[in-house]
Amino acid sequence: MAKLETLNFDNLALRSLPVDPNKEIRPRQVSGACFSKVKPIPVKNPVLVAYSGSAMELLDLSQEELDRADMAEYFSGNKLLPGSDPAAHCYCGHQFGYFSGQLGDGATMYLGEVVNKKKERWEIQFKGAGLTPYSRTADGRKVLRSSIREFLCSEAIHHLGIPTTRAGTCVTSDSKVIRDIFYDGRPIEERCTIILRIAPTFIRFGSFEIFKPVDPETGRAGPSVGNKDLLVQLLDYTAKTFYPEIWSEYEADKQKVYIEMYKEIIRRTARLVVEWQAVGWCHGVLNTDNMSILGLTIDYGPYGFIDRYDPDYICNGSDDGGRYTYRKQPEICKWNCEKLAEAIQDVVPVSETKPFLPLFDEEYSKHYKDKMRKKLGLIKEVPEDGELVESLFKTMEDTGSDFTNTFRCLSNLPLPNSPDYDIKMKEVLDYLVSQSCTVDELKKANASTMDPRQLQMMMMVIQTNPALIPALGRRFEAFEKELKKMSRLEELQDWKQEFKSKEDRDLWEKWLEKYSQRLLLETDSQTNLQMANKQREQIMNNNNPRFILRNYIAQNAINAAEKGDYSEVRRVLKLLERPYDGDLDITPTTIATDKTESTAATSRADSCQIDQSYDSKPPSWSLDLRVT
Ligand SMILES: Nc1ncnc2c1ncn2[C@@H]1O[C@H](COP(=O)(O)OP(=O)(O)OP(=O)(O)O)[C@@H](O)[C@H]1O
Repeated sequence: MAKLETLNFDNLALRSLPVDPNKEIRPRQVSGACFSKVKPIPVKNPVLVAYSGSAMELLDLSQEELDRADMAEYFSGNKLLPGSDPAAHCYCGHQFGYFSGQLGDGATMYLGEVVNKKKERWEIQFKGAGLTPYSRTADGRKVLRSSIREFLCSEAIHHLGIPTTRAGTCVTSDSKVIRDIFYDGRPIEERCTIILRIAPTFIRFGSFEIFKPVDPETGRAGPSVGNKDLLVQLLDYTAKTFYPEIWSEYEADKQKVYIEMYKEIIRRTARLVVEWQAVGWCHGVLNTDNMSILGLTIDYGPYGFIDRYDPDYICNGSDDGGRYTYRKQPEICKWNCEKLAEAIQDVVPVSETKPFLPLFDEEYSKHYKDKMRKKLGLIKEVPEDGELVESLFKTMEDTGSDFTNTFRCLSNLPLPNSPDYDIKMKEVLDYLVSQSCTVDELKKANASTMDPRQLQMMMMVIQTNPALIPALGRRFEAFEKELKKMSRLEELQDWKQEFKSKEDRDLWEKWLEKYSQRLLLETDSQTNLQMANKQREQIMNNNNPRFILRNYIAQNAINAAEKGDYSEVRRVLKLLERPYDGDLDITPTTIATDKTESTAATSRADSCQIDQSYDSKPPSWSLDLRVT
């Protein structure tokens, strides 16, 4: 096992790719280089909020090492890990559909690559350690709440079995920054916090966009446009290091290497989105600078797990146009793959890469069907399964059901003809109806979020001068959404809860009947029902998490941490490490109660058992989360 002083660093990326000769930290364009050397800026009184043992194990660090008193010194950047060589990476990006030019690691920095005893290479990175040449007008710092959100969710996504960058440590400090003001105008001071991220590499689609020619819409170009040699260098490094099988098979024909690598990136990206869709997770900022070249989930900002199922769910408060809704994630990721092809066109013409874009849909569809069958416990393949899945989502949407609990509860249903089938069917139906959204909750969810003056102004524009609509762009889309919500709210005014519950029951009954018919196809006269039920339950429970990082759970942990109590962060992390364990209790006593935030936060703070209060419906459908 390694010690903090003897981590086995081997900084291949810095040796292989050009480093900016200019040592200045001031914001500037960096041309002809992939990295700029930087230094973490020390913070006052660093303290460890939490670490992820399983992530730190990747670096060969033992428990004993992780309990050292000076951990926070090393993982705040106050003390430099021997062998590390901090540098910020230069990249560009399409943000919300438009090319932004140079972005780069403005708040993150590469520390180096640790090769562990299994010979795995792990890049480690700080997020929030201070200024770099890419910080533009910002300060390179991150605060406690956004760091806890990233720390917890990186690990949550990993333990769900979804490819992701990892989070090793979260260290906060007495150094302060201001991100917001109180209503009376006083500044809100927040603690500078640093997380350690771990991944094979943090190279993104945006890393290749430094070669992008002038964008006709924004007039911006990548800082290394036209530098074909550097593009080849970056492509070769990426292929050789991260796609070694492709590299060794086609090395003699470089064009072939690049095309095969591009195809594999498309396939990995498509599979990644399926995994997100399958657990109801929204990324929130699917810009090209947040798309990993390895198909990993990267950058946990305003992400969200869906509670009440809504395909148009937007988790990012600044996404007025709804570009990154749950429903749109696949098409946006495909669009991002297209942008990657455009970025490398100086070396691989678009005419040679674009024909492979349909691979995205093929891979997506194949993997999605496979995943959904597992989630529903369907072992045989039947063409109508697609329709069964669609009708489930429609029922979830119409009843306003909780994404996670709906899927998890279905494993309680045994195969038809099992002795307890009728009893279980009734339990599942009752559960599904009781966890569907209430009329009051729907009203709350459809309440206006738009400033009334802006709403009035939009109304006027549309009535008096419709020709202006195209110029309003994203603002008009937001306005249209608001109108939809307003008309839904009107519909809901006279809706009685008894009526909704009855309608929900009808809808669920209909779907469950369809599901039962389909389950019949899983059995024949030879089937050992007991064994088949066991297998079905196992497959379903391994694919439908019981415990996910709902916004309010993260928020509880943040609230406690902001008061100096880190125990809830640590407890939630433990729960997230085993998201598929335990039984979802669907008996009426546990489902009727809608637990409040405080009961959820204070109960059994040191236990690693899944807290029943976290099984129930979340107390709030939408929390207003500020993320910086
Ligand atoms: N506090 C900050 N100081 C300086 N630059 C920042 C800060 N926050 C974000 N940026 C920069 O703004 C751009 C977009 O931010 P985004 O939130 O996508 O990245 P990030 O979360 O900081 O990093 P990553 O994508 O690596 O997780 C990036 O270039 C990022 O480095």
